[in-house]
Amino acid sequence: MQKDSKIYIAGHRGLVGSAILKNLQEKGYSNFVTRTHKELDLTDKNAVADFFEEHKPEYVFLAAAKVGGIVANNVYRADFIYENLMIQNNVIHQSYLNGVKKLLFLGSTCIYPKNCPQPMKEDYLLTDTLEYTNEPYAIAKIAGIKMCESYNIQYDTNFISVMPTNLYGPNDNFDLEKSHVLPALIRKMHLAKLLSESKSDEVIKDLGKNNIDEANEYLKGFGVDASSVEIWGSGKPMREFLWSEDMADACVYIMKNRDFEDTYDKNAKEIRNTHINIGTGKDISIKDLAILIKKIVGYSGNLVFNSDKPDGTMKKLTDVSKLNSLGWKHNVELEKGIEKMYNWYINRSH
Ligand SMILES: NC(=O)C1=CN([C@@H]2O[C@H](COP(=O)(O)OP(=O)(O)OC[C@H]3O[C@@H](n4cnc5c(N)ncnc54)[C@H](OP(=O)(O)O)[C@@H]3O)[C@@H](O)[C@H]2O)C=CC1
Ligand SMILES: C[C@H]1O[C@H](OP(=O)(O)OP(=O)(O)OC[C@H]2O[C@@H](n3cnc4c(=O)[nH]c(N)nc43)[C@H](O)[C@@H]2O)[C@@H](O)[C@@H](O)C1=O
Repeated sequence: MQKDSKIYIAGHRGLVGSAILKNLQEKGYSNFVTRTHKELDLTDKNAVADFFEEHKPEYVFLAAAKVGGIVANNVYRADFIYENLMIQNNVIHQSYLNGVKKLLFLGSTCIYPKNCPQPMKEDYLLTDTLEYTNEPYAIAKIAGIKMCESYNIQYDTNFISVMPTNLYGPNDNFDLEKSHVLPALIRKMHLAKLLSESKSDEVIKDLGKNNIDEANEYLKGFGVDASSVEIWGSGKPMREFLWSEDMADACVYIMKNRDFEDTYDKNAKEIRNTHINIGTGKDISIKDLAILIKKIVGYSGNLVFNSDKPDGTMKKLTDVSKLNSLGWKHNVELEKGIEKMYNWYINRSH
């Protein structure tokens, strides 16, 4: 990838896409093609075909997807499978038709079985049943891996799939219903702290409500008040978290330095499981995560566990030995990352 190569970042305003764009800009790349969802709906086959025909990108980062936390995945099951399959089918197929030199597809570690041996190696894909809450999303992601692999084998393309663990960072989704755990807990504890300090104006502004009664009513629905914050599930599930800017760095590293042929054993009879896990190789329980966020936010109330909400997979720790052997390792540790994220959240423009 040259400094003036034409690079398309699909999903450039999202958590990962925005971090990839920033990482590339910092490294001196300047020839980008970007489109918001409103400007180009990637589920629209004809619009995507026209876009590739007109712009002919050389490199593609596929970071656009329908994304959400455990409840969003479980509730909007049809949207998660349909939109993700459509987006990736269109972008991967048009990348092939238009001679894209290299494409990076972003999947997720939820592709692995619910009760997968730990840590999860790339070879454990399709060895058992998936976790129910995100099965439709995971099946779309598995299709994306197989699509990249199959195009490479049949058409000699250079499409690489990376499977990140749970990510967090600037431009994350903080919606209390649809977000992932880390941004949700930061926001819930921040708002509870503001309530306990009687900073009603700041609570109203954060939530975009008309008055404090409306804000309190809304927060009640999420188990948040001045003295307590609800944590979904039992607090026992283990999760691994990677700072989004580390994730972006891994994506750029692989795009620059690695090819499809680096992702599998040349002596193997069958080419499969060519995707690469991206993570830290370290995990933490949701309860301990909540305690850590509580300390960083400076919230002093109670944590209340709601077992009516799903736990999801109990453990999904990535084996990152393939990634490490390809020459990349994470940089930002969890506590530092949460501090950076909280700082970003309180200083963001509304
Ligand atoms: N966040 C996480 O914890 C994890 C994420 N991943 C994967 O990483 C990738 C990036 O996720 P993340 O950055 O968190 O997601 P975000 O929700 O932050 O961003 C998604 C991006 O996709 C774009 N997009 C969504 N639907 C369409 C569409 N139909 N047409 C065009 N653009 C669309 C959005 O555009 P716009 O901004 O214009 O609305 C947005 O920029 C995804 O593949 C996801 O599955 C994997 C594991 C964990
Ligand atoms: C990245 C990954 O993200 C999703 O899977 P997940 O890891 O289960 O995602 P999550 O971050 O939403 O939850 C992690 C854990 O945390 C608990 N939890 C506590 N309190 C809150 C809370 O307030 N919000 C949320 N969202 N979770 C909470 C929650 O009950 C669960 O036990 C996939 O669907 C799929 O999208 C995917 O690939």
